[in-house]
Amino acid sequence: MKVTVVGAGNVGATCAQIVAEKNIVQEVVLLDIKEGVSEGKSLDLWQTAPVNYYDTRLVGSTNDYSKTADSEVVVITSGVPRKPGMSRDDLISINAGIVKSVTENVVKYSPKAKIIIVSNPLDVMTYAAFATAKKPKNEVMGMAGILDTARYRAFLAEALDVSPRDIQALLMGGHGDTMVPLPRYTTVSGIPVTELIDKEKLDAIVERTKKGGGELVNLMGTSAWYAPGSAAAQMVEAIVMDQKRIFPCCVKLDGEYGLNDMFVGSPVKLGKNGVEEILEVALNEEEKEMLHSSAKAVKGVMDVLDGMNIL
Ligand SMILES: NC(=O)c1ccc[n+]([C@@H]2O[C@H](COP(=O)([O-])OP(=O)(O)OC[C@H]3O[C@@H](n4cnc5c(N)ncnc54)[C@H](O)[C@@H]3O)[C@@H](O)[C@H]2O)c1
Ligand SMILES: O=C(O)C[C@H](O)C(=O)O
Repeated sequence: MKVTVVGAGNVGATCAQIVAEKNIVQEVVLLDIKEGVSEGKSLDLWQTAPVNYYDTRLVGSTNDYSKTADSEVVVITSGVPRKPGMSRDDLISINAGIVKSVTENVVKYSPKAKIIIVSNPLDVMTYAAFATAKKPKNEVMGMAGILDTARYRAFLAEALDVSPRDIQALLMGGHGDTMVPLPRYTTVSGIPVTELIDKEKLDAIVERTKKGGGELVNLMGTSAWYAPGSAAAQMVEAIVMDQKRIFPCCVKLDGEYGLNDMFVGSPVKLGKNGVEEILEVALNEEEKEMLHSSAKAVKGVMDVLDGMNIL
Protein backbone atom coordinates (compact mmCIF):
# COMPACT_ATOMS: atom_id res chain seq x y z
CA MET A 1 0.00 0.00 0.00
CA LYS A 2 1.22 3.50 -0.88
CA VAL A 3 0.64 6.88 0.76
CA THR A 4 1.66 10.16 -0.88
CA VAL A 5 2.40 13.43 0.87
CA VAL A 6 2.45 16.47 -1.41
CA GLY A 7 4.60 19.31 -0.08
CA ALA A 8 7.90 18.28 1.50
CA GLY A 9 8.06 21.29 3.78
CA ASN A 10 7.69 21.38 7.54
CA VAL A 11 4.28 19.70 7.84
CA GLY A 12 4.65 17.34 4.87
CA ALA A 13 8.04 15.97 5.88
CA THR A 14 6.87 15.49 9.48
CA CYS A 15 3.74 13.69 8.31
CA ALA A 16 5.80 11.43 6.00
CA GLN A 17 8.17 10.63 8.86
CA ILE A 18 5.40 9.69 11.27
CA VAL A 19 3.49 7.61 8.72
CA ALA A 20 6.74 5.78 7.86
CA GLU A 21 7.55 5.14 11.52
CA LYS A 22 4.09 3.68 12.11
CA ASN A 23 5.10 0.86 9.73
CA ILE A 24 1.58 0.58 8.33
CA VAL A 25 2.22 0.95 4.56
CA GLN A 26 4.89 -0.31 2.16
CA GLU A 27 5.74 3.07 0.65
CA VAL A 28 5.50 6.78 1.39
CA VAL A 29 6.05 9.11 -1.57
CA LEU A 30 7.03 12.67 -0.75
CA LEU A 31 6.50 15.12 -3.63
CA ASP A 32 7.46 18.78 -3.89
CA ILE A 33 7.85 21.33 -6.64
CA LYS A 34 11.30 22.40 -5.42
CA GLU A 35 14.01 20.47 -7.24
CA GLY A 36 15.69 17.80 -5.12
CA VAL A 37 14.09 18.69 -1.78
CA SER A 38 11.72 15.73 -1.59
CA GLU A 39 14.41 13.32 -2.81
CA GLY A 40 16.81 14.65 -0.18
CA LYS A 41 14.29 14.50 2.66
CA SER A 42 13.12 11.02 1.64
CA LEU A 43 16.70 9.76 1.58
CA ASP A 44 17.42 11.32 4.96
CA LEU A 45 14.23 9.80 6.40
CA TRP A 46 14.97 6.37 4.90
CA GLN A 47 18.30 6.47 6.70
CA THR A 48 16.38 6.69 10.00
CA ALA A 49 14.76 3.29 9.28
CA PRO A 50 17.66 1.20 10.61
CA VAL A 51 17.75 3.34 13.75
CA ASN A 52 14.02 3.64 14.35
CA TYR A 53 13.16 0.10 13.16
CA TYR A 54 10.67 0.37 10.35
CA ASP A 55 10.42 -1.03 6.83
CA THR A 56 8.39 1.64 5.04
CA ARG A 57 10.21 2.65 1.85
CA LEU A 58 10.49 6.42 1.25
CA VAL A 59 10.50 7.83 -2.29
CA GLY A 60 11.10 11.45 -3.24
CA SER A 61 9.70 13.11 -6.33
CA THR A 62 10.23 16.53 -7.85
CA ASN A 63 6.78 17.13 -9.31
CA ASP A 64 6.63 13.73 -11.04
CA TYR A 65 3.15 12.47 -10.17
CA SER A 66 3.64 9.14 -11.93
CA LYS A 67 5.55 8.08 -8.80
CA THR A 68 2.42 8.70 -6.73
CA ALA A 69 0.25 6.42 -8.89
CA ASP A 70 -2.34 4.29 -7.11
CA SER A 71 -1.87 5.84 -3.70
CA GLU A 72 -4.43 4.76 -1.11
CA VAL A 73 -4.26 8.10 0.68
CA VAL A 74 -2.81 11.45 -0.42
CA VAL A 75 -2.08 14.22 2.07
CA ILE A 76 -1.85 17.70 0.51
CA THR A 77 0.32 20.13 2.49
CA SER A 78 1.63 22.20 -0.43
CA GLY A 79 1.26 25.94 -0.11
CA VAL A 80 2.57 28.86 1.87
CA PRO A 81 2.31 29.11 5.65
CA ARG A 82 1.40 32.36 7.39
CA LYS A 83 3.80 34.78 9.06
CA PRO A 84 3.18 36.86 12.20
CA GLY A 85 0.45 39.44 11.62
CA MET A 86 -1.34 37.33 9.00
CA SER A 87 -4.53 35.30 9.29
CA ARG A 88 -4.89 31.90 7.65
CA ASP A 89 -7.42 33.46 5.27
CA ASP A 90 -4.72 35.78 3.89
CA LEU A 91 -3.13 32.70 2.24
CA ILE A 92 -6.03 32.05 -0.09
CA SER A 93 -4.73 33.99 -3.09
CA ILE A 94 -1.59 31.83 -3.32
CA ASN A 95 -2.77 28.51 -1.92
CA ALA A 96 -6.02 28.14 -3.88
CA GLY A 97 -4.17 27.82 -7.20
CA ILE A 98 -1.61 25.44 -5.68
CA VAL A 99 -4.28 23.17 -4.13
CA LYS A 100 -6.25 23.12 -7.38
CA SER A 101 -3.32 22.13 -9.61
CA VAL A 102 -1.99 19.60 -7.10
CA THR A 103 -5.45 18.00 -6.74
CA GLU A 104 -5.78 17.68 -10.53
CA ASN A 105 -2.50 15.78 -10.68
CA VAL A 106 -3.34 13.65 -7.66
CA VAL A 107 -6.67 12.41 -9.07
CA LYS A 108 -5.13 11.82 -12.49
CA TYR A 109 -2.73 9.26 -11.04
CA SER A 110 -4.68 8.02 -8.00
CA PRO A 111 -8.38 8.25 -8.89
CA LYS A 112 -9.38 6.15 -5.89
CA ALA A 113 -7.26 7.91 -3.27
CA LYS A 114 -8.71 9.33 -0.11
CA ILE A 115 -7.50 12.94 -0.05
CA ILE A 116 -6.61 14.76 3.18
CA ILE A 117 -6.09 18.52 2.85
CA VAL A 118 -3.79 20.37 5.25
CA SER A 119 -3.10 23.61 3.34
CA ASN A 120 -4.72 26.78 4.68
CA PRO A 121 -7.24 28.32 4.84
CA LEU A 122 -8.17 24.74 5.65
CA ASP A 123 -11.95 24.53 5.27
CA VAL A 124 -12.00 26.45 2.01
CA MET A 125 -8.98 24.62 0.58
CA THR A 126 -10.80 21.34 1.31
CA TYR A 127 -13.83 22.68 -0.53
CA ALA A 128 -11.53 23.70 -3.43
CA ALA A 129 -9.99 20.22 -3.57
CA PHE A 130 -13.45 18.60 -3.51
CA ALA A 131 -14.70 20.83 -6.33
CA THR A 132 -11.56 20.06 -8.36
CA ALA A 133 -11.37 16.33 -7.67
CA LYS A 134 -15.02 15.62 -8.52
CA LYS A 135 -14.90 12.65 -6.18
CA PRO A 136 -17.48 11.37 -3.70
CA LYS A 137 -17.58 13.56 -0.62
CA ASN A 138 -16.44 10.77 1.72
CA GLU A 139 -13.08 10.70 -0.11
CA VAL A 140 -12.09 14.35 0.42
CA MET A 141 -11.55 15.75 3.91
CA GLY A 142 -9.46 18.26 5.80
CA MET A 143 -7.21 17.97 8.85
CA ALA A 144 -7.81 20.50 11.60
CA GLY A 145 -9.94 19.08 14.41
CA ILE A 146 -7.38 16.52 15.59
CA LEU A 147 -4.79 19.29 15.83
CA ASP A 148 -7.11 21.77 17.52
CA THR A 149 -8.36 19.20 20.06
CA ALA A 150 -4.76 18.09 20.65
CA ARG A 151 -3.90 21.66 21.64
CA TYR A 152 -6.97 21.87 23.87
CA ARG A 153 -6.14 18.49 25.46
CA ALA A 154 -2.50 19.43 25.98
CA PHE A 155 -3.46 22.70 27.71
CA LEU A 156 -5.95 20.84 29.91
CA ALA A 157 -3.44 18.12 30.79
CA GLU A 158 -1.01 20.80 31.93
CA ALA A 159 -3.62 22.67 33.98
CA LEU A 160 -4.94 19.50 35.64
CA ASP A 161 -1.53 17.81 35.94
CA VAL A 162 -2.84 14.62 34.32
CA SER A 163 -1.79 12.53 31.33
CA PRO A 164 -2.86 14.04 28.00
CA ARG A 165 -3.88 10.51 27.00
CA ASP A 166 -6.75 10.59 29.48
CA ILE A 167 -8.35 13.72 28.05
CA GLN A 168 -11.08 13.18 25.47
CA ALA A 169 -12.50 16.21 23.77
CA LEU A 170 -14.62 17.42 20.90
CA LEU A 171 -14.29 20.61 18.90
CA MET A 172 -16.30 21.73 15.88
CA GLY A 173 -16.49 24.50 13.30
CA GLY A 174 -13.97 26.10 11.00
CA HIS A 175 -10.20 26.02 11.51
CA GLY A 176 -9.92 29.65 12.50
CA ASP A 177 -10.20 31.76 15.61
CA THR A 178 -13.97 31.09 15.58
CA MET A 179 -13.51 27.33 16.12
CA VAL A 180 -15.77 25.85 18.79
CA PRO A 181 -14.18 23.74 21.55
CA LEU A 182 -16.97 21.94 23.44
CA PRO A 183 -16.39 21.66 27.23
CA ARG A 184 -19.71 19.76 27.54
CA TYR A 185 -18.11 17.01 25.45
CA THR A 186 -14.76 17.06 27.26
CA THR A 187 -13.93 14.40 29.84
CA VAL A 188 -10.96 13.16 31.82
CA SER A 189 -11.27 9.38 31.72
CA GLY A 190 -15.03 9.75 31.67
CA ILE A 191 -15.24 12.49 34.32
CA PRO A 192 -16.77 15.69 32.94
CA VAL A 193 -13.97 18.27 32.80
CA THR A 194 -16.29 20.87 34.33
CA GLU A 195 -16.10 18.91 37.61
CA LEU A 196 -12.33 19.16 37.70
CA ILE A 197 -11.52 22.74 36.72
CA ASP A 198 -13.13 26.08 37.53
CA LYS A 199 -14.97 27.98 34.80
CA GLU A 200 -12.50 30.84 34.62
CA LYS A 201 -9.53 28.53 33.96
CA LEU A 202 -11.52 26.46 31.45
CA ASP A 203 -12.63 29.59 29.58
CA ALA A 204 -9.01 30.75 29.37
CA ILE A 205 -7.95 27.37 27.94
CA VAL A 206 -10.76 27.50 25.37
CA GLU A 207 -9.62 30.97 24.29
CA ARG A 208 -5.96 29.88 24.11
CA THR A 209 -6.98 26.87 21.97
CA LYS A 210 -8.84 29.06 19.49
CA LYS A 211 -5.71 31.14 18.97
CA GLY A 212 -3.33 28.19 19.32
CA GLY A 213 -2.02 28.39 15.76
CA GLY A 214 -1.30 32.11 16.05
CA GLU A 215 0.56 31.63 19.35
CA LEU A 216 3.02 29.36 17.55
CA VAL A 217 3.31 31.63 14.50
CA ASN A 218 4.28 34.49 16.81
CA LEU A 219 6.90 32.35 18.54
CA MET A 220 8.47 30.82 15.42
CA GLY A 221 7.83 33.29 12.59
CA THR A 222 6.11 30.49 10.65
CA SER A 223 3.38 28.04 11.53
CA ALA A 224 3.53 24.78 13.48
CA TRP A 225 4.46 21.38 12.05
CA TYR A 226 5.05 18.67 14.68
CA ALA A 227 1.47 18.48 15.92
CA PRO A 228 -0.05 19.16 12.46
CA GLY A 229 2.12 16.45 10.84
CA SER A 230 1.22 14.01 13.63
CA ALA A 231 -2.48 14.80 13.32
CA ALA A 232 -2.51 14.21 9.56
CA ALA A 233 -0.61 10.93 10.07
CA GLN A 234 -3.26 9.82 12.57
CA MET A 235 -5.93 10.32 9.90
CA VAL A 236 -3.84 8.32 7.40
CA GLU A 237 -3.52 5.50 9.92
CA ALA A 238 -7.25 5.42 10.64
CA ILE A 239 -7.95 5.04 6.92
CA VAL A 240 -5.27 2.56 5.88
CA MET A 241 -5.86 0.39 8.97
CA ASP A 242 -9.66 0.74 8.67
CA GLN A 243 -9.78 1.70 12.34
CA LYS A 244 -13.24 3.32 12.40
CA ARG A 245 -11.86 6.03 14.69
CA ILE A 246 -14.02 8.96 15.74
CA PHE A 247 -12.25 12.25 15.11
CA PRO A 248 -13.24 15.82 14.42
CA CYS A 249 -12.41 16.41 10.73
CA CYS A 250 -13.32 18.96 8.11
CA VAL A 251 -16.03 17.34 5.97
CA LYS A 252 -18.80 18.28 3.60
CA LEU A 253 -22.03 18.93 5.46
CA ASP A 254 -25.31 18.56 3.60
CA GLY A 255 -27.92 19.43 6.18
CA GLU A 256 -26.15 18.11 9.29
CA TYR A 257 -26.20 20.73 12.05
CA GLY A 258 -28.37 22.87 9.77
CA LEU A 259 -25.37 23.57 7.50
CA ASN A 260 -25.40 22.96 3.78
CA ASP A 261 -22.96 22.51 0.93
CA MET A 262 -19.87 23.54 2.84
CA PHE A 263 -16.82 21.98 4.47
CA VAL A 264 -16.50 22.51 8.20
CA GLY A 265 -15.30 20.57 11.25
CA SER A 266 -17.58 17.86 12.65
CA PRO A 267 -17.10 14.52 14.45
CA VAL A 268 -16.82 11.69 11.92
CA LYS A 269 -15.93 8.03 11.66
CA LEU A 270 -12.75 7.39 9.66
CA GLY A 271 -12.14 4.02 8.05
CA LYS A 272 -11.06 2.44 4.76
CA ASN A 273 -13.74 4.35 2.83
CA GLY A 274 -12.59 7.67 4.22
CA VAL A 275 -15.38 9.53 6.00
CA GLU A 276 -17.74 6.63 6.76
CA GLU A 277 -20.20 8.55 8.92
CA ILE A 278 -20.87 12.07 10.11
CA LEU A 279 -21.94 12.02 13.75
CA GLU A 280 -24.59 14.53 14.72
CA VAL A 281 -24.30 15.25 18.43
CA ALA A 282 -26.84 17.32 20.35
CA LEU A 283 -25.80 20.94 20.74
CA ASN A 284 -27.45 23.47 23.05
CA GLU A 285 -28.53 26.88 21.75
CA GLU A 286 -25.26 28.59 22.68
CA GLU A 287 -23.13 25.87 21.03
CA LYS A 288 -25.32 25.93 17.90
CA GLU A 289 -24.95 29.68 17.67
CA MET A 290 -21.15 29.44 17.97
CA LEU A 291 -21.02 26.72 15.31
CA HIS A 292 -23.16 28.75 12.93
CA SER A 293 -21.09 31.87 13.45
CA SER A 294 -17.92 29.85 12.75
CA ALA A 295 -19.56 28.43 9.60
CA LYS A 296 -20.47 31.98 8.56
CA ALA A 297 -16.80 32.96 8.77
CA VAL A 298 -15.92 29.98 6.54
CA LYS A 299 -18.66 30.99 4.06
CA GLY A 300 -17.11 34.45 3.83
CA VAL A 301 -13.80 32.91 2.71
CA MET A 302 -15.66 30.58 0.30
CA ASP A 303 -17.12 33.71 -1.29
CA VAL A 304 -13.61 35.09 -1.76
CA LEU A 305 -12.61 31.84 -3.47
CA ASP A 306 -15.69 31.92 -5.70
CA GLY A 307 -14.76 35.50 -6.63
CA MET A 308 -11.35 34.31 -7.77
CA ASN A 309 -13.03 32.26 -10.53
CA ILE A 310 -10.42 29.54 -10.56
CA LEU A 311 -12.56 26.46 -9.86
N1 LIG B 1 -4.65 22.31 8.65
C1 LIG B 1 -3.82 22.64 9.62
O1 LIG B 1 -4.13 22.45 10.79
C2 LIG B 1 -2.45 23.16 9.29
C3 LIG B 1 -1.41 23.09 10.23
C4 LIG B 1 -0.15 23.57 9.88
C5 LIG B 1 0.06 24.13 8.61
N2 LIG B 1 -0.96 24.19 7.74
C6 LIG B 1 -0.78 24.73 6.40
O2 LIG B 1 -0.03 23.77 5.65
C7 LIG B 1 0.68 24.44 4.60
C8 LIG B 1 2.13 24.01 4.63
O3 LIG B 1 2.78 24.46 5.80
P1 LIG B 1 4.33 24.19 6.02
O4 LIG B 1 4.69 24.76 7.32
O5 LIG B 1 4.64 22.76 5.72
O6 LIG B 1 4.96 25.09 4.85
P2 LIG B 1 6.37 24.91 4.13
O7 LIG B 1 6.66 26.17 3.43
O8 LIG B 1 7.37 24.39 5.10
O9 LIG B 1 6.10 23.76 3.06
C9 LIG B 1 5.25 23.90 1.97
C10 LIG B 1 5.85 23.15 0.81
O10 LIG B 1 4.91 23.17 -0.27
C11 LIG B 1 5.69 23.16 -1.45
N3 LIG B 1 4.90 23.56 -2.62
C12 LIG B 1 4.46 24.79 -2.96
N4 LIG B 1 3.78 24.73 -4.12
C13 LIG B 1 3.77 23.44 -4.50
C14 LIG B 1 3.21 22.74 -5.61
N5 LIG B 1 2.51 23.36 -6.56
N6 LIG B 1 3.42 21.41 -5.69
C15 LIG B 1 4.11 20.75 -4.75
N7 LIG B 1 4.67 21.36 -3.67
C16 LIG B 1 4.50 22.69 -3.57
C17 LIG B 1 6.81 24.13 -1.16
O11 LIG B 1 7.90 23.98 -2.06
C18 LIG B 1 7.15 23.75 0.28
O12 LIG B 1 8.19 22.79 0.35
C19 LIG B 1 0.44 25.93 4.84
O13 LIG B 1 -0.59 26.38 4.00
C20 LIG B 1 0.01 26.00 6.30
O14 LIG B 1 -0.77 27.12 6.58
C21 LIG B 1 -2.22 23.74 8.05
O1 LIG C 1 -1.83 28.62 12.37
C1 LIG C 1 -1.51 28.34 11.21
O2 LIG C 1 -1.39 29.21 10.34
C2 LIG C 1 -1.18 26.93 10.85
C3 LIG C 1 -2.18 25.93 11.31
O3 LIG C 1 -3.46 26.21 10.83
C4 LIG C 1 -2.18 25.76 12.80
O4 LIG C 1 -3.25 25.86 13.41
O5 LIG C 1 -1.09 25.50 13.35
